[in-house]
Amino acid sequence: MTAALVAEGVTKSYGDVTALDGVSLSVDAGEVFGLVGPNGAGKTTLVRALTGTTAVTGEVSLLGREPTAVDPSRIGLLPQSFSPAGRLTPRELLAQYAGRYDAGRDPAAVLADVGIEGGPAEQWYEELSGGQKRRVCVAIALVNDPDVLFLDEPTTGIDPAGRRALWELLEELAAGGTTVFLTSHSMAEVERLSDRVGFLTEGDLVTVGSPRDLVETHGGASRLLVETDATPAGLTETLSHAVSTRGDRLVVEDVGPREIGDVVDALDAAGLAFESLTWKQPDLEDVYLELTGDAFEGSAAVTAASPPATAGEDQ
Ligand SMILES: Nc1ncnc2c1ncn2[C@@H]1O[C@H](COP(=O)(O)OP(=O)(O)OP(=O)(O)O)[C@@H](O)[C@H]1O
Repeated sequence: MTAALVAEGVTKSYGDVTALDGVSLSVDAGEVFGLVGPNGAGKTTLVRALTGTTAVTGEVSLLGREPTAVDPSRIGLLPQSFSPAGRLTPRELLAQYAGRYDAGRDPAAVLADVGIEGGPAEQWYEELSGGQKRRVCVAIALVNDPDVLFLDEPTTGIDPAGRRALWELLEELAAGGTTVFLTSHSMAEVERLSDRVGFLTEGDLVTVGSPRDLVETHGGASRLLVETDATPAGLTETLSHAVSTRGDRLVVEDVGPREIGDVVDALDAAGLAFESLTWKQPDLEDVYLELTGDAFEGSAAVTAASPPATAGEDQ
């Protein structure tokens, strides 16, 4: 598989702040790579490094060349902060951006792809809603039908239906061979779209893997979340699972689907009144919380009970 993107030992500092600390990664042509990490982790800086829009130390190769030497018509970039001219309509903006390329796409078709049609396509950009503006920005990044598409938090502000429509559009592009480098704070988005996900914390790419492998390795076991105002005193005698608190919820750890009834019985036996129960299989959000060290923030172990009687079942 040919690499579309390669970074080796990429480092970037702003004064005393090390935004990137020797990041190395390779993204295959046609791959969708999701980059996640806390605010200030260095995600935008890495996008800028990979697109040649900020100077870094280390090596960066985009489509086999230095980023600044790549034909711009092959690259699509949606920066995190992007404000096109406010007093142009989406249709005019798209025509303007398409005009920069020999073979730009039909502006109306690209706008339709991101759900901007009819009235909003003819309104000044500055008069659009936040989500509509973001859709137009995505369209601008797509207008040259790029081989490699960088999307820095593309769906921020876009409503749930629009977000799903955009996911489908990105899936179509990926199926057609477009390489996508995506940053997002939505773990659902990253989990759904990405072939591989990289976790960046404090400028350090700590882990890279497929969502499935990451969840298996770092996601922990299935758990039961119990919404309750009551204190969990007394559970120790009745429950053979570890219990912790997370915010205003109790977390009963390592509960397989066939154990849920037993746990509920144990909660009843302990006289614990609860508002709701949610059984949760581990997902990328759990991986995120684990890898960024936030998994147990605000939580405390309540019991360290003996292992569940049916440990290993249904995990
Ligand atoms: N132009 C700049 N001048 C000074 N410091 C900067 C600049 N750009 C970024 N930084 C710093 O570099 C670090 C990484 O910032 P970056 O924007 O890459 O993080 P991020 O992971 O994209 O964050 P977020 O999730 O909030 O968008 C931060 O500490 C930030 O303050």
